[in-house]
Amino acid sequence: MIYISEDMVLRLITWDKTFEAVETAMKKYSEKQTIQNARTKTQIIGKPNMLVTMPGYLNDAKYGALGCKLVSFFPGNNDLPKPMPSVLANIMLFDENSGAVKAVIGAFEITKWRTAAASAVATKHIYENRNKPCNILAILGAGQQGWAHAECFKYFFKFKEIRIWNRTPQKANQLVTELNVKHNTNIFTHVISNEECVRGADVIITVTNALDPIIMDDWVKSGAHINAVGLGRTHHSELEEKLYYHADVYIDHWEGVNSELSGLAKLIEFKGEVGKVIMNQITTEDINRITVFQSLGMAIEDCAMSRLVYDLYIKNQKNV
Ligand SMILES: NC(=O)C1=CN([C@@H]2O[C@H](COP(=O)(O)OP(=O)(O)OC[C@H]3O[C@@H](n4cnc5c(N)ncnc54)[C@H](O)[C@@H]3O)[C@@H](O)[C@H]2O)C=CC1
Ligand SMILES: O=C(O)C1=NCCCC1
Repeated sequence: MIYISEDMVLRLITWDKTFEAVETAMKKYSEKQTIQNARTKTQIIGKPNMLVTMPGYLNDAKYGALGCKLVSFFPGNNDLPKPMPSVLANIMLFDENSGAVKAVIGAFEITKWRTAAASAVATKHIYENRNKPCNILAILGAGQQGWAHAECFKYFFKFKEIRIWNRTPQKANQLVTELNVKHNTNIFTHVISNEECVRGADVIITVTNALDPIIMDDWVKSGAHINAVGLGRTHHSELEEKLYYHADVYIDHWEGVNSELSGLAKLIEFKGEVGKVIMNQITTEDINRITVFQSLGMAIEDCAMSRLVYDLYIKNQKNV
């Protein structure tokens, strides 16, 4: 059994490899080549903090894996005197033939990268491939996922302006400065209000722990695409409910919908899973219709990433 540290993971993965792994997982899901149980949540009494288990199996020559991610989701960490990330994780990768543990892999970075890549895959297939404009990107939330989505969307798309908003303005300002310096650009801008961030944006990403809506229906321009990623009171807390009534809402997996989006499922009919969009089986015809990718996060994305990381690690060791 080997341990692959967070530092090592960061040395091995790239945005292109992550995108391919996640896109494959989404497609394989719709081809029924995956097994994925709803995740379990063990919540600490009297607190929002919980331990989450995410087991999955993906059948694929390149990215196939049997694994289980253990995640602690401690939204209270944001409000500690010294704030900490709210999502921490490790993955156990198993041998498909013997059931033995092949590797334990640090998955803090994997969770950031694969979640941002899932939003990018959804945006490409639901939105960009229909020749829709990519001028202004709005990111609400400047935590770990805010950073990952900013980097990932800068890498895969050609936005002219990437606006970042955060509940605590200093955090957004710091991220914007850091990204502009790193990329020697001024496309990243810090906006003080969530309304200002969203109005006029072509693509919108929500990555906060907000318990109540941070996006109101009438702020969103017609035809815009939203990746709703954060988990607050529920997985659909970040958007005003009204918005869902006249949008086409795509999901990643039905097991997650049944257990974590049952409230929303009573109000709307989901359009279908992103894997089916990748395979051209479903689409949004009306160019003016708002589209939403309601991202829950899938265990099979973590399986694909753990196989990617494991194979790259072994290849690297052989070359040393
Ligand atoms: N769909 C998916 O696949 C995944 C979703 N997530 C979710 O994405 C969200 C962000 O995760 P991280 O960036 O890792 O967390 P983080 O702790 O690094 O950042 C959270 C951000 O939310 C903001 N925030 C907290 N409470 C808020 C409130 N009441 N109103 C507005 N903003 C608030 C904080 O200022 C912070 O910038 C979490 O809810 C997490 O559960 C995380 C991983 C995967
Ligand atoms: O998909 C994941 O990984 C997570 N999703 C929401 C909560 C934290 C981890």
